Amino acid sequence: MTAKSAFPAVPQRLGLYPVVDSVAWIARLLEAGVRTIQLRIKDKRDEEIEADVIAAIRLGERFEARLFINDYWRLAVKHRAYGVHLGQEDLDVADLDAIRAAGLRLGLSTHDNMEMDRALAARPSYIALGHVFPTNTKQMPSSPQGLEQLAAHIKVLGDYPTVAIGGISIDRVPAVLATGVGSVAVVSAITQSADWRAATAQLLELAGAGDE
Ligand SMILES: Cc1ncc(COP(=O)(O)OP(=O)(O)O)c(N)n1
Ligand SMILES: Cc1ncsc1CCOP(=O)(O)O
Ligand SMILES: [Mg+2]
Repeated sequence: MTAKSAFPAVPQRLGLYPVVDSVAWIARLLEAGVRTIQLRIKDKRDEEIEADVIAAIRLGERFEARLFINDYWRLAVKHRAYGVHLGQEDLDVADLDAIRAAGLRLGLSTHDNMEMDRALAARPSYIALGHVFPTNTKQMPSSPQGLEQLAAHIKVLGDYPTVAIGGISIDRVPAVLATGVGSVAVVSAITQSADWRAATAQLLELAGAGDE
């Protein structure tokens, strides 16, 4: 896949990509060396999370990290986040032109071929593919795509920046990376770990912090 993104580029390898629900997590993971990260707070009004979005963006800037805001694209644009992550339903309502005009990177979720085609038409900065394995973190309407399907999708996408998500535990990371995907996004592998520092260090060792 050689089509260039219509949004600012991200490195082809985003490396370890924790997806977390608080500024406290953003701060401790950036301190620990993470350089690609997402603030994912669900089901709040913009006014309720604006201060958190601002604080997360500031931290991202301070650590020269790639900080994506999930869902809340208006706040991300208003406060100039590094990027926004959107799902397929978000595509129905989000103003992609406004996100592009503000110079933000865009990541889009996909779960199958049809969604990949729809996402590619928007020419985002990266494509996320999931869920790879069963996950307890989010209720998913579809079945896990598994490693074979993930590898097939990565092959089609060629050098397009890609992110795998869903049920990725530390022991599964080598097999996920073997598909050629540029990044592994994780929630519970870090936030539900008995020792998040050790888990993060191990994940960084395996997946890296992403290309400069
Ligand atoms: C890196 C990454 N990939 C996928 C998702 C899921 O986004 P979405 O489908 O919009 O679902 P919600 O996260 O909004 O529940 C993600 N957040 N990050
Ligand atoms: C937000 C999201 N989107 C697809 S799977 C998922 C949750 C991933 O969480 P975990 O890494 O704990 O399986
Ligand atoms: Mg979403």
